[in-house]
Formats: sequence, C-alpha cells, structure tokens
Amino acid sequence: MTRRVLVSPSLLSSDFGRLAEEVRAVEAAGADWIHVDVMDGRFVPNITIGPVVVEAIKKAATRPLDVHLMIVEPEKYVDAFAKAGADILTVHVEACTHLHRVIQQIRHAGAKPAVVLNPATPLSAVEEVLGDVDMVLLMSVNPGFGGQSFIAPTVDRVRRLRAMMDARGLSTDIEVDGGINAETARRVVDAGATVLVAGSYVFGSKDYAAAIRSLRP
Ligand SMILES: O=C(CO)[C@H](O)[C@H](O)COP(=O)(O)O
Ligand SMILES: [Co+2]
Repeated sequence: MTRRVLVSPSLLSSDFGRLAEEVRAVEAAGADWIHVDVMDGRFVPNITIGPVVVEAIKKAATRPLDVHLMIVEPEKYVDAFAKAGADILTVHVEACTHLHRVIQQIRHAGAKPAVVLNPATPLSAVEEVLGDVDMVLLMSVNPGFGGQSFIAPTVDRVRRLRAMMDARGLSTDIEVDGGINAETARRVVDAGATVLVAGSYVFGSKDYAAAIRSLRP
C-alpha cells in the first residue's frame, strides 16, 4: 500500500537567532509540518524553549506545529502549549502517570494528541490508547539532542507498530524522530512510517529543498 509521507523538519538544529526566517525557509523548501522540541532539563538532560517561543514560531509559520514535549508532568503545560499554537501535541508515555487523561486533556485543549516512546520502551505501552491518538511517534535516538545516530532496531519497531494498527483497522500516523536522512528515511517508510522528523539532516544542508525532497519516497 502507498501511504502519503510528511516531512517535519526539527527546528532544534536551526539557527535560533533567526528562528522566524528558518521557519519560512523550510516551509518554502516544502516542509509539511514544523517540529518543535520542548525540553525541560528533567525528562531529558537539555533545556530548550517554552510556550512563549512556540507562540513566536506560530506567528511565522503557516504549516502545522508538531510539538514534541520532552518534559515531566506534561499535564501542567499542555493547555499553555495548545494556547501558544501547537497543532499536534506529543507526550512521552514515560512521563505520564495517567496517559489516557492527558490525551483527553490535549484534545479538549484543541490540539491533536500524539504519544511517543523512547527506544527502549515496549510498544505495548501504547496498545490501550491506539484508538485515542492521531499519531504515535517512535524515537530512533535517545531524546535530548540533535545530530545523533539512528538506532537500527527502530525499523522493526515501526513494522510491528504498523501491524498492531492494521490488526485494529487503524491508519494512524507513525512518526519517526532521530537520525533521519535519505537512507534511514527509506527504511522506516518501507516499514510503515508516515511522518519523518529531520533536524540536522535538513538544517545542516546547504539546500533545504533538496534535503526535504530526498526524504520523500
Ligand atoms: O526530539 C529530538 C531530540 O530529542 C529531535 O527532534 C531530533 O533529535 C531531531 O534531530 P536529528 O534529526 O538531528 O536527529
Ligand atoms: Co523531536
């Protein structure tokens, strides 16, 4: 089956001093979504941005904001990020005590809920909420930093997650984040991924449009 594949460049590797320009440049280069990495220095060993900066990105963007929350107690901040303009809000299952409640909270706040798994978290952790989310994100690096190498067993995880969805008659998006380039993109898309996050591969290239094009099947 041929599925449409979206590219969501991660601003983590962009020039933060020219954030609005970078957003406009990747959109002109063909980005489908804009991936925004929120880190709190607790869930991951790095700190990035909060709702105020998401609001600024929203003013520059015309494409949906795909906001990846790498924070503990996401329920405390979901409403603020939705209000700031997040279209898709993704929470780590490892950070949620009441995952189902957080998913409901995201939808109630007006954003599309998605859940994300670290590379060592079993797929069964999302099994009970597959029908409640718009997307499942599989991390293909340990979260916290851009520019890391793709963790190869992710390909089989994508294949098994797609089979779990097929068995339930679901065509939910599967996003993959970390170490995505033209070669790893092909492997995860063949396995059933439909959204590709790419940070260093896109922003580290001289030609954003060529980089984004090379990720598409
Ligand atoms: O969530 C992330 C890190 O935790 C980033 O989205 C991811 O690392 C993208 O960067 P790259 O494509 O350079 O690996
Ligand atoms: Co991310």
